[in-house]
Amino acid sequence: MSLSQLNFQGLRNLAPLDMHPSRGINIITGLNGSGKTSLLEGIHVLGMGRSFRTRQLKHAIQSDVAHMTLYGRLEGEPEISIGVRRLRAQRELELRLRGDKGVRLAELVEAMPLQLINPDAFRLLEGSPAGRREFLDWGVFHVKHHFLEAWKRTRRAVKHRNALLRRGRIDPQEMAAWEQELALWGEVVDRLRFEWFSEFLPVFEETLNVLLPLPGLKLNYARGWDKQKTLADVLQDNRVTDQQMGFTQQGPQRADLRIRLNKQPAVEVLSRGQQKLVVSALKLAQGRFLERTAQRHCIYLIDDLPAELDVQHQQRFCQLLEEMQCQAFITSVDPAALQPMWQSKTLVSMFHVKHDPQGLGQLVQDG
Ligand SMILES: Nc1ncnc2c1ncn2[C@@H]1O[C@H](COP(=O)(O)OP(=O)(O)OP(=O)(O)O)[C@@H](O)[C@H]1O
Repeated sequence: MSLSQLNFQGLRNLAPLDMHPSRGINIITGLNGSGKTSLLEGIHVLGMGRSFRTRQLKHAIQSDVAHMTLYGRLEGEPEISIGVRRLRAQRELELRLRGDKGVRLAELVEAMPLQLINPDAFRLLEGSPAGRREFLDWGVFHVKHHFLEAWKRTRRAVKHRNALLRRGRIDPQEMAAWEQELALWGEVVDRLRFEWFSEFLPVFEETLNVLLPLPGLKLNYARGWDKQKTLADVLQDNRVTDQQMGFTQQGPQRADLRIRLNKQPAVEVLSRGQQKLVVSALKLAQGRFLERTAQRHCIYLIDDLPAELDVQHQQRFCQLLEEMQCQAFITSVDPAALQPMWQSKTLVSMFHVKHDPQGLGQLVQDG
């Protein structure tokens, strides 16, 4: 899976962009503020329907233009075209996949598996469980085909149960119906997550071992409710306290990945660089696992790779990326830093972003 063409218009400070990336490594250099991250952001919006920099996509639309239009072409038999448009005056994204309008976001995500590694990546360890759940569910979604449906039904049942909990008087029949739905689909979500996790874990351990051997590091899946009980029992037992709190305290909506080093939370004991390597191992392992189980390659967006990594660890990171033979877009302020990292057989294309006379960032291919 790789992008053979990108066309962006109206994205942040970038001049209209027409890029023909290589199937391998694409290095994008440029001065601070030139627009390198914006390019990655555009690919992210194309594949995920949202930015990694802002919750409000209107901020990514170039000042004083009316819309942002992003287009990408994915190589394959048949080739897949993806288009995303966001008008300043309109909240919704217009999506197109293979020329069809009215596609769902999940179809976009399915068509173009993406992983992002950026300077904020360590937040996966220290941030809220929601980020780790998103990481977990990305993996399950791409490999277990019933997952999306099960997760949607679970989410809907949680929403309805929470609404009932907040009502003064609960109708027992209505509550029982939503609890039954939640217990049924929540157990399915848990089973799929658990199966995925059990298969993913050795791939993560193998990846971490290459990047940064940390024998005491343990990754665990926590399903979000008492291990000894069924979800149906938990919902029934907790009904009174859930009502006092006004929400469902336990269930698959509270699942997490716990990362510990010698029984302590990894975030408390690892250096910033080590945290970044652990997160990189998690993200590289996602791609390796997807490749092994679904024979699909994911596209990596790597913003500012050298930050906080020493040369030896940068080399190991690049070696893993090369072995996966996936497409990657890597930004750096230093054109010389990433050049010596690759074997001669790897396809490497160099680009830089320079300011044009209008002060916009223009992408130029080097060599
Ligand atoms: N909506 C917008 N319209 C026009 N310009 C914008 C908009 N939003 C941000 N910018 C500008 O676009 C540039 C975006 O820079 P970007 O973060 O992509 O650069 P970068 O090359 O990754 O920089 P760094 O190396 O510092 O991380 C900044 O100069 C910023 O001021």
